[in-house]
Order: sequence, then C-alpha cells, then structure tokens
Amino acid sequence: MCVWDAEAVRRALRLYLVMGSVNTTRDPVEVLRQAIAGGITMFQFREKGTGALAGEVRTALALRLREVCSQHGIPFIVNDDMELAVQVEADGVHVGQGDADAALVRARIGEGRMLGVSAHSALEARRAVQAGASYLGVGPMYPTRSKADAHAVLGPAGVAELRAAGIAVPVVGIGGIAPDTAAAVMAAGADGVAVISAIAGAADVRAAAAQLAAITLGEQA
Ligand SMILES: C=C1C=NC(C(F)(F)F)=NC1=N
Ligand SMILES: [Mg+2]
Repeated sequence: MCVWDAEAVRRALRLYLVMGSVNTTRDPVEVLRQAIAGGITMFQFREKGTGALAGEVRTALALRLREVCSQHGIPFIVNDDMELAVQVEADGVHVGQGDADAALVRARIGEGRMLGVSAHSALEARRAVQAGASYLGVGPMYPTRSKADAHAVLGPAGVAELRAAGIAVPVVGIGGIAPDTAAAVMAAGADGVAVISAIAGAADVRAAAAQLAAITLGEQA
C-alpha cells in the first residue's frame, strides 16, 4: 500500500465526488462510472441521512463502488466508518469533528491510508494535522441541502483564513459548490473541490463532472 504523500493527496483532491444512495435517484454505481468518465479524481462513499442503507446492503454497495474505483485507479474513501473502510480495503477514511477521534482512526487505519478530517477553524485544522490528517475538508463553502447538520456557511474566505494562519496541508472545500463557484474556492487556496449534488444530482452526470474538472484542473495550469 503506497503512502499518500502531500502531493499525491493534492492531486486526488482536485475534483472529489462525495455520494451515497440517498444523493441520487439512479443507480449509484452507474452515476460513479459516469462521474469517473467525466474526470473526478477521488470518490467518497457517504451513506448518511434519511433512507440511508445499513448492514449487509450498505456493505454490498460499498464493495461495488470500491470495485469501480479500483478499475479506474480512483482513490476510494469511506465516510465515518473506519471498520467498513478496513473491510473493503478503502484508500482512506473521512471523519467529522463529531465522529471518532482522528488520532484513534489514524492508529486503526495505519499510515498507508488517507485520513480526511472536517475542519471549520484554524484551531480545528491544527488539531487535525497533529492527529495525523492527510487532508482537511473545509466547509460549508455555500448553503447546502446535502448535510442536515451543516455548520454556518464559511464561504471561500474560510479556506483563505486557514492559509493565512499557515495551514499548508492539502485542503478541499465542500458545501454547495457548483460550476459558477468552484473557481472562487480554488482561488481562495483550496487544492480541490468536493461536491455531492452538483454531480450526483445533474441530468448529465458525465458533463457536470467534465465541466467542474475543467475548472479545477484548469486552475492547475
Ligand atoms: C463532512 C465532510 C466534510 N468534508 C468532506 C470532504 F470534502 F470530502 F473532505 N467530506 C465530508 N463528509
Ligand atoms: Mg461525519
């Protein structure tokens, strides 16, 4: 298992699809295939909210999505559940401030996997880095319908403030990001954007992913 150095993590964060079965009316596996064809660089399985799958059915979906990511060399991250991440041989885990202690998760998953931690302030960011975070998820950038308990909207300024505070680790913005706002998040100092509805809810998933990829990867140029 390769160790995910900062540069590899930054490349993976460029266009990060976060999705679970509740985020689309279609087959999540088909949506993921289309999103990969459009150019996403990382995928997070986030099975949360009203109607979320559980138990064997959830694990079965995780394995199907994991397989699609493996086929295309796309890193596969599991939200919250470190045991599921280990069980399906995920490339990493993402935990929020209210979830398991980041240091405990790092100890459980080892150094060969990515550990993403949600952060809403420089203090939370510093603590997450000390706990061994590979990247920080910062948001919400804009109002979001995908997370019932979202924090107050930070805006791209939230990313700029972390950079101004000297937080240099890989950072991805999340929360209500769409094609017309992705560039602002990158300009504020993020290494990439994480999206749910902008891709999973799009009529043409592949085109939506391609449009966002052009913006975030274009920033690279
Ligand atoms: C609550 C979350 C915050 N950020 C992220 C990500 F953008 F992927 F880092 N994922 C989450 N599930
Ligand atoms: Mg969480």
